[in-house]
Amino acid sequence: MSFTIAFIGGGNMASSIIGGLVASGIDAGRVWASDPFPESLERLRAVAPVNTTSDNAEAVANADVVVMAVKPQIMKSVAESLASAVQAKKPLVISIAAGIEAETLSNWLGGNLALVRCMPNTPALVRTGASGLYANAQVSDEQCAQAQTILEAVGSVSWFDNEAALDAVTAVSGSGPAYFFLVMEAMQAAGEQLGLSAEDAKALTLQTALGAATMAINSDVEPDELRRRVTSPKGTTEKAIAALEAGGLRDIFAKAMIACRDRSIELSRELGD
Ligand SMILES: NC(=O)C1=CN([C@@H]2O[C@H](COP(=O)(O)OP(=O)(O)OC[C@H]3O[C@@H](n4cnc5c(N)ncnc54)[C@H](O)[C@@H]3O)[C@@H](O)[C@H]2O)C=CC1
Ligand SMILES: O=C(O)[C@@H]1CCC=N1
Repeated sequence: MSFTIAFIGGGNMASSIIGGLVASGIDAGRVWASDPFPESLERLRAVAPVNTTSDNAEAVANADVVVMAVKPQIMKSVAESLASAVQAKKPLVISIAAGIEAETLSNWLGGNLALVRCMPNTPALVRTGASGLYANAQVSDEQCAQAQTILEAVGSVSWFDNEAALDAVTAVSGSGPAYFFLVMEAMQAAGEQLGLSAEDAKALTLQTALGAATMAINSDVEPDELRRRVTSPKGTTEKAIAALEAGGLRDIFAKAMIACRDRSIELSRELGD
């Protein structure tokens, strides 16, 4: 990576991306992170020896690419206070905030900026993230390549021409890790109810999740066919799947993900000008 990148906000998502970037071989000296809380910066330095500061403008002054990684609810005040530093430097801005539209953020930062709106996810930390990206009209080919380099170092990258698609990306992959973690929690608890130790139930659940995802990613056939191959007629899996279908699993997922997508849209309305 021949450019310098600054993260404004050094919380969970920033530290996942930073951890993945440094694990991919990117020089930590080219990464800056800014956060007002010393404990956040300490946690980040434990992940990777990046440059840290509590002064957002200092981080911007050092950067070719600025990643806005604060909570959506404080994005406006953070962006407005950074507008003069950003306008002086004109970096590529990448926003990872849920529900903040590219034009809204660009205006808060003083306007006329190259801005990529990105929805990453926390598995970036272990370089198996999934990011959806949208570029505004000011983003050059070289800047697209910079955004691609950063997010590709920590997982897969999908570009969208239509910014509204990022609300759906949020429902699928941005929030998605939480759904799988919940399934893991539920399977571990049920395994314990069946008499396994917590340790065995956890180890078997997590290895099964890893195995199933690895098979689905590497397979030429669709997940429904992989599921059928586990499900012997009149066997054990059939009973489990029937219980999950009778409980409305598909409908529950559809409802959950619609609620997630709608919250992303609602955030844009609530927080936009
Ligand atoms: N956590 C996740 O799985 C994902 C989060 N996101 C987005 O990433 C953004 C950050 O989310 P998280 O990392 O989960 O939140 P977080 O709360 O862990 O991190 C936010 C960080 O911003 C810092 N901060 C607060 N005021 C600040 C200021 N004035 N200047 C600079 N930093 C400041 C906080 O100290 C904190 O460390 C959000 O906009 C969220 O929508 C996007 C995809 C996934
Ligand atoms: O829950 C949230 O709002 C953030 C955005 C996607 C994942 N976490």
